[in-house]
Amino acid sequence: MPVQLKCLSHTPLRGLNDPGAEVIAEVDAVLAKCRAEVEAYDPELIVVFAPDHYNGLFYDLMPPFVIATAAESVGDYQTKPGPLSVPGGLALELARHLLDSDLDIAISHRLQVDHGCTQTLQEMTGSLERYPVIPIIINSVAPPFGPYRRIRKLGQAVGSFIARLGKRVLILGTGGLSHEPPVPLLADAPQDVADFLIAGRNPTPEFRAARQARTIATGKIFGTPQCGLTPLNPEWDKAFMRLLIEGRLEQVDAFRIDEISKAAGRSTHEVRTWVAAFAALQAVGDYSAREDYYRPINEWIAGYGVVSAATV
Ligand SMILES: O=C(O)/C=C/c1cccc(O)c1O
Ligand SMILES: [Fe+2]
Repeated sequence: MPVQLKCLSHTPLRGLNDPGAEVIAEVDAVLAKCRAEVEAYDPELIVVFAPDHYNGLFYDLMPPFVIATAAESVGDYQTKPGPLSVPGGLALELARHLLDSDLDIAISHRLQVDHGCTQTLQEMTGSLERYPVIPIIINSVAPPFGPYRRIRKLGQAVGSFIARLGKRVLILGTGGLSHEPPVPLLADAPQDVADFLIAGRNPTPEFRAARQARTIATGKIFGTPQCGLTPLNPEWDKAFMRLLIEGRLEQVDAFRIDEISKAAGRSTHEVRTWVAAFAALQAVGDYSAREDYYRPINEWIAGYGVVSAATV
């Protein structure tokens, strides 16, 4: 039973601060093709590796990774609110398998997920509930982060679980590539920002609107001298995609967190979801992979890439 994979950037600025019409058309075409492939594959299960951006997970208890047995979209930016179809029993079995594999995964029986999970799920399936989906959130935005080798191990263990299911499983990785949106850091944050980062669940609509307006305003100047954030790094993105496509996954063990933040932006660590997704696929079997798309898109604050793969 072949297992399929799609890894792609997400950006909540899609539809809110768009690049030119030709770029929109290119991306729409790539996403439509991927969506049609998912439809044809008709997955019996989706496992989505995703980050969170201080919508479901906060510093009052920040796990390196967490598996959800039930999940609800907060509906941030333009994503749909509401429940995901999480098969709770199977998610718990996977959690047990991960613990048995020496991975100290956290478990949530009521996880709030944000655009980092839901945008890609919507783009690839058209909804939040079309297919059974197990979300695995990997901390990629709230430092400190564990080493990339741990993410590879997490992916491998998820893959060994998927392999024995004998089902049509679609593995998704969502986030990255190079980018640094205006997400605050806890270190040196003023008290009100620290309070939000520590326990800012269920913000008021006004608070959420102000946050989103800040991101849109940054999108309008991103990549110009007016913007102090780390610019996109297409060379880094291309090398990373090549590494995954060529199956050289063990090389991520040498990735240095601080070097990546400096070279490609602090939120580039969302590629941890791609690492886990590819490690899971590789644990199922040999794979072949292709680059569907890449373009650095300042308006979206995203090194925007799409990669597909399947076991052979
Ligand atoms: O969390 C936010 O408010 C913004 C997140 C963001 C912005 C741009 C690109 C991304 O991948 C993001 O997650
Ligand atoms: Fe993100």
